[in-house]
Parts: sequence; structure tokens; C-alpha cells
Amino acid sequence: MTPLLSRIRFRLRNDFQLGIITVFGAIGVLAILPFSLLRFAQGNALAGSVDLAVACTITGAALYAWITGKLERAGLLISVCNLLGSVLVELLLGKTGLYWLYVALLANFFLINRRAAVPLAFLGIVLAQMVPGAFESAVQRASVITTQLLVALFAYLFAHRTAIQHAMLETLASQDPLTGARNRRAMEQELAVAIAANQRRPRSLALLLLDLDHFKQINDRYGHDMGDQVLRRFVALIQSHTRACDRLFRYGGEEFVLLLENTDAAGVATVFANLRACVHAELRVQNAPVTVSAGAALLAPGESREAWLARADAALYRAKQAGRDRLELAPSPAASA
Ligand SMILES: Nc1nc2c(ncn2[C@@H]2O[C@H](COP(=O)(O)OP(=O)(O)OP(=O)(O)O)[C@@H](O)[C@H]2O)c(=O)[nH]1
Repeated sequence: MTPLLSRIRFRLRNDFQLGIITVFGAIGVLAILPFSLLRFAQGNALAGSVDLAVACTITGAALYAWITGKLERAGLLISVCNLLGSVLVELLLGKTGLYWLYVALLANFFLINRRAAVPLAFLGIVLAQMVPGAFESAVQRASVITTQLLVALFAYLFAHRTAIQHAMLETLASQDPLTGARNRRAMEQELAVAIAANQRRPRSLALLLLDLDHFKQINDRYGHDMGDQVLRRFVALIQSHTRACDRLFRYGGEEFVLLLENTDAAGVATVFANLRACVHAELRVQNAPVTVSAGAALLAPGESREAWLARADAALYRAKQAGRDRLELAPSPAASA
């Protein structure tokens, strides 16, 4: 498979909304365009033009989504086009437009945020009622309104449920189940994002690698459950003594990474001094104090995630060698070269 094809496959697999937009782009070409040609062949140029405009807009919006990545905007364009197109077809061809409105009502809840899809659904249902001569009787009109409302309601419930499950999956995929800190996978992604953002707008970005001292002894002496409890309390302590914008990750075992934005060497030293003090004061195992060592590194220009982490790790190693319960700051790569 060519790199382009595998990239397309990857994006379609990992982005549900882009997948739906793509399906619509294909519908624009494969399903609506033939109708447009049929209308022209039947001599109904107006209906043919409406179908052609809808097909082009939907397919254009799908291409726009692929090229720019602006899915919300593309989804909204397709949603509005679906609704207005259905109502216009109803105006020109009668009931046929109503059938398309059902598709639009259903699809819009997957194309755009469900809170935006609700008013659009109501707008579509109301507009569909205003088309003169589209209904043969009051009963038929009532049936159409009821079934359209039900379709919108079920689509809303399904989209709502999907959004909840999506959020749950995201949490499961990014959170360490024991401590609730973000996991290593999330760390790798967020460090990459922070590095990319820093290349565009450089500012001081610090990484603090924290490691509980002699943690093996805690497990050995007091049992694994006590070790787990210490890890949970350690994370809770860090989270309650750092800023909301500071990001904590479990790097593995008893090692944690704290990503500190807009923080220089003096700032890292202050953060660590505070954490060290609160660990001394509040983290005890059967009255024995627990201590923590740390290695810190400030991101150097052009530095990779791996190199940045390696410098913090080397600094942590030095902190351990120097007697633990302390912070070591990594020299910049230029200084150590
Ligand atoms: N209870 C518990 N223990 C863990 C977990 N993950 C790793 N460990 C233990 O953490 C210990 C880490 O031991 P070491 O790497 O020797 O580190 P240390 O004893 O803290 O020694 P220093 O880092 O040199 O101070 C090992 O005994 C692991 O089994 C966990 O999720 N829960």
C-alpha cells in the first residue's frame, strides 16, 4: 500500500467525524449527482440545478475537511446544505424532499455537535411544513411531523450515548488506572504537542522527572497494597500542590513526569521545594517519612522529546547518586557538549 493510501486509511480509522464527512462526500457524487442528471434529462432544469448545487457543496465540503482539517466547519456546511436541499427538493418535487429530510435529520447528529444539530433539526421540520401543497391531509402532516421528531430524538440519543462512550474510552486510553494520573501514552502525545507549540512560540518549558526513594523497600516491608496506596497519595499530593495547567503523568513504576509551562530553572526549583516539603510533611508510611528525588530539564531549542527526557533522567540519576531527596537540574545540551 502506498504511503498516501495508508495515511488516508489511518485518518479514516481514527477520526469518526472525518469518516462521516467522507461518506457524505461520496454520497454527493454517487447518489445525488445521478439524480441531478436525471432531473436535467427529464427537462426539470431547476430541480437538476438544486441537486447539482447540493452535490457540489457536499463534496466540496468533504474535500475542504480533508485538506484543512476543519471538520466542524465542513460538517456544519454539509448539515445546512442537507436541510436546505431537502426543503428545496420538497418545494420543487413535493414529497420526495421529505424522504431526503429524514436522511438529513439522522446524519446531522453525526456531522456536527448534537447541541447545534437540535435547532437545525427543528428548523428543517418547521420549514418542511411550510411548503405549500406537500401534504394531502392533516393526518399525513401529523404523521410526518411525529416521525421526523422521533427520528431526530433517536439520533440525538444515539449521538449522546456515542459521545459519552467516546469520552470514557479516551479516559481509559490516557489514564493510569492505579493513580488517576495521565499515562505514558498521554505523556508522549502531550510532550510532542508542547514541543511543537514551543517551536512556534518559544517560552521556557520545564520537565520534572520525580522518583520516590527506596520505594522497593516500602513494598517489601509493608506489602504491595501499601505501595499502591503511597503512589495514589503521592499523585493526589502533587495534583493538589501544583497549578491546574501543570500536567502530571505516570512514566512507569514509581516514576512520574511533571510538565511545567512557562517555568524557568528558578521556577522548577521552587516547584520541587514545595513538593518536597509537602511530601515530607504529609506522606508517611507507618510514621516513616517518604522522600522523593527529581531530575529537571528545560527544553532546549530543536530538542527532541527523547533527548529532553534523557537529560531529565540523567539529572535524576545524579540526584539519586548524590544521596536522594533532592533536585538536580540538567545542564543545557550546549553546555554539556
Ligand atoms: N506497589 C507498587 N509497586 C510498584 C508499582 N510499580 C512499580 N513498583 C515497584 O517499585 C519498585 C521500584 O524499585 P527500584 O527501581 O529499585 O527503585 P527504588 O526502590 O525506589 O530505589 P531508588 O529509586 O534508587 O530510590 C519495584 O519494587 C517495583 O516492583 C506499582 O504500581 N505498585
